[in-house]
Amino acid sequence: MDYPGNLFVVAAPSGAGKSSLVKALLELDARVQLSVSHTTRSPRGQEKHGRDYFFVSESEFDQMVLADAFVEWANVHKRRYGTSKKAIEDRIAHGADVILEIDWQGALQIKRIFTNAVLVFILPPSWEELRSRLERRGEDAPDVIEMRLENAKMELAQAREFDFVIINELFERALFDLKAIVHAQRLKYTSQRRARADTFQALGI
Ligand SMILES: Nc1ncnc2c1ncn2[C@@H]1O[C@H](COP(=O)(O)OP(=O)(O)OP(=O)(O)O)[C@@H](O)[C@H]1O
Ligand SMILES: Nc1nc2c(ncn2[C@@H]2O[C@H](COP(=O)(O)O)[C@@H](O)[C@H]2O)c(=O)[nH]1
Repeated sequence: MDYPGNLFVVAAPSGAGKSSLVKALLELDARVQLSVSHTTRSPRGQEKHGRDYFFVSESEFDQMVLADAFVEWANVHKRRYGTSKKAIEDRIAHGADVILEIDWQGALQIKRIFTNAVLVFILPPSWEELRSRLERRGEDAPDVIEMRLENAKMELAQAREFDFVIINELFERALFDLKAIVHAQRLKYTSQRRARADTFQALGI
């Protein structure tokens, strides 16, 4: 499907820094809007319903699945997470650029539907740093941190399926790379659409 807006998908193992990078990008670039996901997990820290996630019960999530309200959803770290059609379709149809912070399973589902979507995978510089970021963040219980690190092994193996891989060692460097990917995609599609409109006009179609 082709829409006037661009779709960016950022995935990473828990703690690699994708939320921090996406938040910084949103502060710098008013044309990018965040897709807010639904999840069955509980809020942590300062998270707010409707801003960070729509926190829903298992039965509410089931109802949304039955109503075909999700463009993708997946089981991640023993909870369910999904992107509603409402979170993205109207916005990209009206020319907004939308960014999704989701796991690799959701990213690959999105690519199958929106073939122009740009998939970005964020890598931590090392296993030690990944663990220490999760511990320093201090928002997950120790057993949850262990499960997320265990799951990260399989998640990292998916990085090769993505269009771009960014190593988040120095935060500013990683943010620069993410901004460059967004700008490059805009340039590519703007010029493609212009060329297509010119050709349609020249051919009188
Ligand atoms: N380049 C970096 N150097 C050092 N610390 C970082 C860097 N990037 C992010 N962090 C810190 O690492 C922790 C994890 O980052 P963040 O919450 O953004 O990860 P995440 O990938 O979104 O994780 P999750 O999937 O669990 O939400 C945060 O405390 C954040 O401030
Ligand atoms: N497939 C989807 N994955 C999602 C979505 N929203 C978030 N996520 C991913 O889940 C894990 C855990 O997130 P956390 O906030 O509990 O730390 C992480 O990899 C997110 O990217 C979604 O809508 N679909």
